[in-house]
Amino acid sequence: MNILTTIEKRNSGEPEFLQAVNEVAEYIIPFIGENPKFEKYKVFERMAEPERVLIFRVPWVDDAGEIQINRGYRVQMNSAIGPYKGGLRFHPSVNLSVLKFLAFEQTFKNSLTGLPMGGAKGGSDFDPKGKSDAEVMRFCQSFMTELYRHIGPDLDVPAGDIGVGKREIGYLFGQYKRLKNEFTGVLTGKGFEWGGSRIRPEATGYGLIYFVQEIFKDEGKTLEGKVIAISGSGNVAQFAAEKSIQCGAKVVTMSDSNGYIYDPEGIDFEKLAFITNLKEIRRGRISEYINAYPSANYVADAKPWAVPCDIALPCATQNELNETDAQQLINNGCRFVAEGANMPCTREAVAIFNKQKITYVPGKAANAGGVAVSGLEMTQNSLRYAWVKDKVDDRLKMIIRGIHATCVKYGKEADGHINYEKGANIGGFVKVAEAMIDQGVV
Ligand SMILES: NC(=O)C1=CN([C@@H]2O[C@H](COP(=O)(O)OP(=O)(O)OC[C@H]3O[C@@H](n4cnc5c(N)ncnc54)[C@H](OP(=O)(O)O)[C@@H]3O)[C@@H](O)[C@H]2O)C=CC1
Ligand SMILES: O=C(O)CCC(=O)C(=O)O
Repeated sequence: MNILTTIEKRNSGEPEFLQAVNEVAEYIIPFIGENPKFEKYKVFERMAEPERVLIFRVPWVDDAGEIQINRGYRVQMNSAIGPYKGGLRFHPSVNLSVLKFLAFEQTFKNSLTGLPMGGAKGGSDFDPKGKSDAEVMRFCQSFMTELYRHIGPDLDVPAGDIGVGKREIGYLFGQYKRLKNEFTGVLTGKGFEWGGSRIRPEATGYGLIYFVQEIFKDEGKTLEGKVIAISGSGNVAQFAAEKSIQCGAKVVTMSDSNGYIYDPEGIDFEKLAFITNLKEIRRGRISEYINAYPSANYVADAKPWAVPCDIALPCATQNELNETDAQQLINNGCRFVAEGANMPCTREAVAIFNKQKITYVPGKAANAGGVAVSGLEMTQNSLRYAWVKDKVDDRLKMIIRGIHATCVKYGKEADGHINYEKGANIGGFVKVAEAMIDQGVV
């Protein structure tokens, strides 16, 4: 039986996980063919099987005094190159398939950063939307009351993802500290006053734009005047927009799960501050943007990919850009797609980009800036020290340059086109695979 058939059989009913494995396999299986030692040690098969999966009950009491029950997860995928590392997602769509895909991708992404971090992901089907702060706190405390046994600064260091921001990290950290009676760097994305790293909130969005700049630099281009379509309006989208505006680009769209806004005049710093306040403080909907800025349009129940742009940055969620969207973007002049979200483009969409030689950068390379600065937060916590903003930002830029170079090394094709997907997958694989061989059959 071939490698993929075995993996597909073992994980049937997990479409997102199989999608992520298939994407990697497309490049890794031929690579293994040329490097038989990886086949002998069954490295890829082992990488596609989590080292450990934790599933637990999360009971909590809502403001009306009603008992609620959610399901909590932590997928500890691979610890070959360092402690497990990866975010927590709180969203009703969370299930084992989604978290296994995210943990699998995280292993490659963390390897690409060059920092000693294994791969993991976790979360719950809990929906923070519409909940009071007190409800979110009680949920987080209950979630950590089980999770704390399975994590630690040298074992597994979670962080944020969809639905988990500074507020949730604070409640989770507070409960961990109370249960363990120790103050350690067990989570990243912490507040600056209590062990968080400067630039971590910005890092994923900034890193995404630094990656685009690296590619543009090689092509003798800049972001000045480029029209950018962004999806999402959460952490990644907001800071991708901020850095784009700083670089002189024109950001024309942002979205949430109900629809998108199109502002042909461009979202400037003042408008972006409105969005940040709307999403982080008022926890409102993106549709409210047009009340403040009536010259913009709001399109309900749609994604922003029909809008003419030079660059598309999907920054919301998985599979949010399909083959129809891909073709529409190209027809409207878009020649560059970089993923701020994890696996936002379907396999069919990516096939269209590859066939038409559109520059496409997968999330595991393009959005690695977030976890990279999480790695720097771990370093600072170990040193019991806090670096200034510029120092962290410089290191982030350096790490992104390194990831770009790795992608070019493994992804350059005979005609000079760089296949960033190939480069990221092989580049991320090699380091983990070598470590697994060194460490024996475990
Ligand atoms: N935070 C980080 O450091 C990193 C995040 N990522 C990835 O980036 C993406 C965004 O994460 P982040 O910004 O942190 O999360 P946030 O929770 O801050 O924001 C998520 C955004 O995506 C939208 N969204 C979520 N689910 C859907 C959906 N099913 N359909 C349409 N829109 C949706 C949300 O809209 P609404 O409010 O309506 O739900 C919101 O605008 C995710 O794929 C995440 O895995 C990758 C690397 C690091
Ligand atoms: O900062 C981290 O540890 C994880 C970030 C994350 O979840 C991701 O890269 O998808």
